[in-house]
Amino acid sequence: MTDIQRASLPHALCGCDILGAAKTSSGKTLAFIILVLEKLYRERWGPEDGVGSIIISPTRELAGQLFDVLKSVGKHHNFSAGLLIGGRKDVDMEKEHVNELNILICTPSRLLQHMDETPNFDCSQMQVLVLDEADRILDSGFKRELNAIISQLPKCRQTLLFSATQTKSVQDLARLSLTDPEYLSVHEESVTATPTLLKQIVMVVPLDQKLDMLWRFIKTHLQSKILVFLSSCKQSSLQGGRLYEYANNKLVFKIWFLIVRNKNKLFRVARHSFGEPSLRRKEKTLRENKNVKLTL
Ligand SMILES: Nc1ncnc2c1ncn2[C@@H]1O[C@H](COP(=O)(O)OP(=O)(O)OP(=O)(O)O)[C@@H](O)[C@H]1O
Repeated sequence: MTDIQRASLPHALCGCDILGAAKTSSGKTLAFIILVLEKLYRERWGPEDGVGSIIISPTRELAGQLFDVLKSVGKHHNFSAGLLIGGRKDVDMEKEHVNELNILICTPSRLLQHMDETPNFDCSQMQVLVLDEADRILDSGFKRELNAIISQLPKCRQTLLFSATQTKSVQDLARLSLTDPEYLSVHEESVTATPTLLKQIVMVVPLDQKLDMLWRFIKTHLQSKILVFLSSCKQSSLQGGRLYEYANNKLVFKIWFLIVRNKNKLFRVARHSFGEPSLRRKEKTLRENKNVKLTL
């Protein structure tokens, strides 16, 4: 077990509310997925019991990854689970079946859409609420959705919050009606929230030389896959296009751009095609790049 799993599972299995903080890639996902499965299993949750747990994730892509873990870890259980995220056209079919699902993994907006629109959508028996990347969900961007969601959930429930940074904001905790929560911060002494094996280098470069420097860096790391983070879509199109010209003119190698927008949306943009790609394409891009060596 990882540190966060060892620290959180005993408390969580006893029914405590948890505020868990641990570095990225420290095994938080498995910590709450195991708890959800175990809790519902102990309660002998069955198909007729409806929604037993809701796991909220700030983005569609992260929700999709959680769903994959749930499918893999929970394959020997009989629970039904659904991925409720925006960007899909089958919302009417979702509405027909959502009440039959035991575990929902969702983004805040899609969950709220079901709460508002799906006839007889019933979470009144829900046992466990999980907020993954809780710091982002508690952020003001999701305030309206989260308040509306919480107001429709049963007060008597177990609530688990997991993120890379700990929240102790009284306001946040009051909004979620946590009961005497356990604060678990397994990497409190760490200087950064990223894994120690991740090598991080900063280069301070005059503005007018930044693109040349990036280009030289790319050329000297041809064996690596490289993610380039830029501040906005506009910047991504501009600088990405310029780099693409460099690559094309010199015919050095094939280049694609992975552009992160709003810090949480990852998608690939081909030259001359800077429109928003479909969710399926974004998911495919993420899957394709899951296990490659990346240079950031
Ligand atoms: N107990 C374990 N033993 C071995 N590997 C594990 C264990 N728990 C999780 N892992 C693996 O560690 C990797 C990172 O786990 P996970 O994605 O759950 O981390 P995380 O803390 O949720 O990351 P993030 O902050 O990015 O959401 C995954 O590949 C997962 O399969």
